[in-house]
Amino acid sequence: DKKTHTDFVLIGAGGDLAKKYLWQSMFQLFINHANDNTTFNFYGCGRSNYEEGRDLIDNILQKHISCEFMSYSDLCEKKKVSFSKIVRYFPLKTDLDFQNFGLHLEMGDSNEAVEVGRIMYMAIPPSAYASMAAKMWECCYGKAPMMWNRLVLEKPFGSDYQSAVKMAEEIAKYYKEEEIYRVDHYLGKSVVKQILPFRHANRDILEPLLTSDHVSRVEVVMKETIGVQGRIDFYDQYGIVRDVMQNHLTELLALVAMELPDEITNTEQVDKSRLRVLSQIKSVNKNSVLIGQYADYVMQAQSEKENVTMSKFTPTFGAARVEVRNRRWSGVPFILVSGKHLDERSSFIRVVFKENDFCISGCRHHNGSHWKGQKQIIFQIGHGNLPSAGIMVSKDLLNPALPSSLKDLPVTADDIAMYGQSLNDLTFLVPKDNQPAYVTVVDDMFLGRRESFVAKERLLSLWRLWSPVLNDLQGIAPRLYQREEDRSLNFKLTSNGLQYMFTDKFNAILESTYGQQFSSLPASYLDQQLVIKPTEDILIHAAAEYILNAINERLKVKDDINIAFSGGNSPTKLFQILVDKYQQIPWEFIHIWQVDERCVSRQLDGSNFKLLHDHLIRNIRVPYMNVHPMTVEVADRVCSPGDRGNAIYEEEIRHHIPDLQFDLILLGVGSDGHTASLFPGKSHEGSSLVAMDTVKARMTLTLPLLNKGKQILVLVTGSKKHDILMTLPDDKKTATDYPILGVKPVVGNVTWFVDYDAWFGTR
Ligand SMILES: O=C1O[C@H](COP(=O)(O)O)[C@@H](O)[C@H](O)[C@H]1O
Repeated sequence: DKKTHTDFVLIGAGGDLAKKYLWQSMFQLFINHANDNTTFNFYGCGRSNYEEGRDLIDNILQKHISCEFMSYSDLCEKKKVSFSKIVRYFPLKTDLDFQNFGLHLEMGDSNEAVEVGRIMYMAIPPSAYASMAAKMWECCYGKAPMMWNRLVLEKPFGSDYQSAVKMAEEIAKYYKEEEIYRVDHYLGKSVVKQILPFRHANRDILEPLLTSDHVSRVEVVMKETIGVQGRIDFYDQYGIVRDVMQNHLTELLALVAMELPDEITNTEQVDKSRLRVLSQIKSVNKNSVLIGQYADYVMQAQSEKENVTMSKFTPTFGAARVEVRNRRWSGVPFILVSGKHLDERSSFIRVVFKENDFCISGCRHHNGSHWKGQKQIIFQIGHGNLPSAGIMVSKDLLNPALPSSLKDLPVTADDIAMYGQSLNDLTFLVPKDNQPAYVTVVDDMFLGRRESFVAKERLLSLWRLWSPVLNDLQGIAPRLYQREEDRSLNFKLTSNGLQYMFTDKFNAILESTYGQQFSSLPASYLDQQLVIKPTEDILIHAAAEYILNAINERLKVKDDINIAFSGGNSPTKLFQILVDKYQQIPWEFIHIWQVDERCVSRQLDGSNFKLLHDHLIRNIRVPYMNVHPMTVEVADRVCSPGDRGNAIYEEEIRHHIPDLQFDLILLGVGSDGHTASLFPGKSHEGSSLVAMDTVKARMTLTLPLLNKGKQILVLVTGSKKHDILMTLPDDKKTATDYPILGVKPVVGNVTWFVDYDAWFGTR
């Protein structure tokens, strides 16, 4: 019956984390706990002034708090109204702001509640933690008897052992360790919460099995499909090892590897056991770590920051082999893997058991099929293809007992294979309480469940483990990978570490052909944009994607679009992909033009239009009137000067495109530096838009017209183009020497699409 009141202060109230997770979690805290005896005030704080802050809060209440996931949505809507009444914004910029806020909280303290608590949640950059902790302590620390204070911090807590110690010391000047709640939201994931209860419920059978006699390896994996676009600056400072391996993955490892304390609800016992196992982990070294970086990373970095010199060293993928040196685990590899921009989103811990048993008779599987012998326990933490996060146990291994917090989810699915086993052969247990991690984290901080947070000693122990290898990895270029070619990251365990496998075609080509050079790719060429992809196939897919985006963007501002295509081998492949994979392109709004043409009849091989027609036009729904073949053939004659075919094409262009701006132009470059049908050795200045080259027997758009283009794409593939790519960046050469150098649009831009063969040349 005790009356309690809590002030929940969210500093950084308009940040990403707050919008995505924290406000919703605070709302759920209110729903779960608020009543006549338990009251709350919620404060959003930030550097915006009062009016802006108030708008921000209104916006958050409208857009970022949802009843969608709650079964009792009517009630939820009412609660939302009550919640909005106790949410307020306070600016925290000047000293006066802090004083005012402190006074406001103090006035509230005199209410009749017996216990008053303050949660100060710092959803701000870690560099501001120490100074903000000092200010919050000065203005807003609740000093009255019976009051409690909690300072909540989000990782990263430092970037290595030294900086973590420093940060801890600075904050300790103001807040006692038991008042500091360091969030690792993975500890709030519903399945992670069930690891100890599951082990405890099956203690008698399972604990003897969790040893090096029976376990072949333990995998701790967190794969994501998203990249880090938008937060490259943060990632350049931290990288995947600091971002998730040092914290989330190692915490998960500890929960599986620690000795199970007698009482799993005894925080002290649990902490002690966790710390002990961490101290038994052999510190990670360079041989046992692999790093990778997704291939577009540096290009993304270039669009977000000025200096990208260090970006090429930032790992977005990491794999580590970790050893726990104690009697239970000696010799069992723990494999930690995490990466961005991978093929799937999934996180799990998988304990794979050894195949030590030999069956002589009665070797039948429970459902009559032959005994398969696969034995594993999988803690599927999130995002897999499963109906729910949960714990899966091979039926051949054990018939698990259920703690009260888990329930059995009967699934029958012959055709769904998980980790090499049919779902039918796995018992699937799901948490009864499956709420989002941050909801649990916020609930736990309110209830003072410190075991869900990272205590200082454990934090330092985690850094002690990872700091040495972070030093060793400095300056090592990570292996580049593509999402499309994720096999390039496959690795194997060696006697003392990990090694990438090179059996995969993609990597075999890269390694044998280019050695390690492919680790560092520039993002611009001739001061124009550059996209480099490992194979012609991948490159052309990227170009197709680029074209689709360009079309969609242009259609937002105009009704029809003009594209000029070159002929040749690579464009032909591009046409094929546009037809097969990009059926959504609205061809009815697109006019198709030619960049150049040979003086041959349209029906004959060698005609660019024939290529364009056979590979693109006849396979898409483009209106006949939208197709503009180059007029090399007039009155059954080909390129007869008297027919003025080039002037006719120019008129047609002027008529359809009064501003003369093609929306998209696809060019190539010859090994002599020609582009379109503009060849070296001639000046290409002049005023005509379409020219006839009688010597070469070609018709072509000219530089003045090409340079009015909005987006120009230069496609370069194959090792024969390597030399010219290396030659072009020469200040002394001009468009007369190499006509491609004359492609410099007045207002548009050029993007080079180059494959590895062209970029590196084949050795
Ligand atoms: O802490 C982090 O975790 C997220 C992934 O969290 P999840 O709950 O969506 O699995 C990750 O994207 C981020 O880089 C990292 O800082």
